[in-house]
Amino acid sequence: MSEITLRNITKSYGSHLALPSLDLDIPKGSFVTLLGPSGCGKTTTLRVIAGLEQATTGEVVLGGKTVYSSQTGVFVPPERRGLGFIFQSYALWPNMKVGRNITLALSEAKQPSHVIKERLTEALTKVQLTGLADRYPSELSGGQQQRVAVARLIAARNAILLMDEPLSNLDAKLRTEMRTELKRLHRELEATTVYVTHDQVEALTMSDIIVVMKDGVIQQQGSPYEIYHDPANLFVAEFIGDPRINLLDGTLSTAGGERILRFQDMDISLPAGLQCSEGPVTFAIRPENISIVERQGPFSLPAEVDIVQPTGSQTIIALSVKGCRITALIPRFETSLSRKNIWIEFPADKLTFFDKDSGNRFPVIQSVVGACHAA
Ligand SMILES: Nc1ncnc2c1ncn2[C@@H]1O[C@H](COP(=O)(O)OP(=O)(O)OP(=O)(O)O)[C@@H](O)[C@H]1O
Repeated sequence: MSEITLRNITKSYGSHLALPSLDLDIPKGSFVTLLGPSGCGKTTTLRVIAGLEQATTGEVVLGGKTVYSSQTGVFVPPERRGLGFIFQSYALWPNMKVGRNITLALSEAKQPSHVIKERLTEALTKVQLTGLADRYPSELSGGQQQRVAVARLIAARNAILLMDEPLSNLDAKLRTEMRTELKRLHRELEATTVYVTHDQVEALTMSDIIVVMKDGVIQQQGSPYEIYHDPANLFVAEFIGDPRINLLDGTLSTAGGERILRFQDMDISLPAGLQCSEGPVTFAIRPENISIVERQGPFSLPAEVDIVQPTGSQTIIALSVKGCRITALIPRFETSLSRKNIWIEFPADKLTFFDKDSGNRFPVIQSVVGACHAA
């Protein structure tokens, strides 16, 4: 069941059309991330859901209740939409102690004092800030302030949580910790969560559904697996994945009923079912699907190692294959390859194909694993 529905939402700022026409259904209890580059309309979408921004046209339905309709003139203000927020700046009241920051909304909603006390204790325990209720925000670290903002959400128990880049002010280590915390919070509260980020790692690690946006338009909506492994177009393929996916040029032909991809001096026999006509094509392969072999085999391409970057458990290797730059990612700490001539191999069933003009991915109707043949 959809907890948040956006129908034909448009949003203009003067002559700038930030959202040309957005339709989105967010299932109850899900963790949905709006992901995309700066200026693609993520925050605008979140603010339209919250009511902090009024859409130019369209309809917003939260929990079955219309909170905005340009047709009927309905506009429910943010404070009456039953939402919890966390923003980049945690928006804590500097003049109020931690406990008061967490319980302010509850006292304003005239909750009985024993309920307020219980919720405060529970929230402080969950974010591991027990004993700090009497401090002012300025007496806390950035990470602790972040936890106070999370505690405020826990105490309020809203059915819908909206988060706009809540981790972007934290250092890398704390950000990783807080990702785990927010995911745990979502599991415990079972609140429908809409999370805005331009950080693909946050999106991939935390979400049930990722919505990739560009220029106010949804490019793809799907599970992290679908977004990573079955990108709908070149934009999504390039935006997701670090190191970036390899985009290469080849030529497709058919021989004896078989689809053949010509790349450099190699003919690659493709799995059956690729819905793509003959001729030049852009194809993609993720760096981790490229293997490095030290001896030439029947299905290998000669490559020159350019730069080797070990990251700990993995190593990023920049290669050149006849002047064509390719990145490989191997699952070990590797330093011995510098400036060597090696061979690379990649499996045909890990390739994805894109229309050179539209950038859209060509579908594969059935999946039969192909093989590579040296020309
Ligand atoms: N108040 C405003 N007045 C004018 N233009 C605005 C306003 N708010 C946003 N915009 C424009 O609308 C577009 C979408 O902005 P939005 O903030 O939603 O993008 P975003 O994807 O959240 O970006 P970021 O990741 O940088 O926060 C941008 O082109 C932005 O410049």
